Amino acid sequence: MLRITKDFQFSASHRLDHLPADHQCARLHGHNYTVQLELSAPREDLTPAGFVRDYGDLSDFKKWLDTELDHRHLNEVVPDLNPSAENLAMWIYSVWSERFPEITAVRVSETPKTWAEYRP
Ligand SMILES: Nc1nc2c(c(=O)[nH]1)N=C([C@H](O)[C@H](O)COP(=O)(O)OP(=O)(O)OP(=O)(O)O)CN2
Ligand SMILES: [Zn+2]
Repeated sequence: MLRITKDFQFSASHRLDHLPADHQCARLHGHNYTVQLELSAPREDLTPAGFVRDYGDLSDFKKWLDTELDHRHLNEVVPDLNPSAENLAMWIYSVWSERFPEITAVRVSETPKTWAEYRP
C-alpha cells in the first residue's frame, strides 16, 4: 500500500458549543488551520507515472478551501456542526471522499501543537 499526503492552509474563526461558559474556546476566536489529506492505493493501482494520484489533481480542494472556508466564520459555514477539529475532519471527508475515493484520512490542525484525524 502506498500513501501520499498534501497539506492545505486556511484561516477562519469559530466558537465551540457544549463547553463550560468560561472555556476559552467557547469565545469567538480564530486559527490558522492546516488540513492534511491522505490518499492511498495498492501498488497495482498506481498510475503509469507511479502516482497514487497526481498532487496537482487536489487543486480543486484548495480552491474549495479558499472560497468556502478561508477568512470565514465556521459556525456560519456549517451551522449544524460544532466546529471542533474532529468534526471538521469528518465533515471534510464527507464532502470530498466521493470525488477522491483514494482519501483514507483527513487531518485538521488548529495550532502547531494539535492534530485531529478522521480515518473511516
Ligand atoms: N479535542 C479537541 N480539543 C480542543 C479543540 C478541538 O477541536 N478538539 N479545540 C480547542 C480550541 O478550538 C483551540 O484549538 C484551542 O486549543 P488549545 O490547544 O487548548 O489552546 P492553546 O493553543 O491556547 O493551548 P496552549 O496549551 O495554551 O498552547 C480546544 N480543545
Ligand atoms: Zn479554536
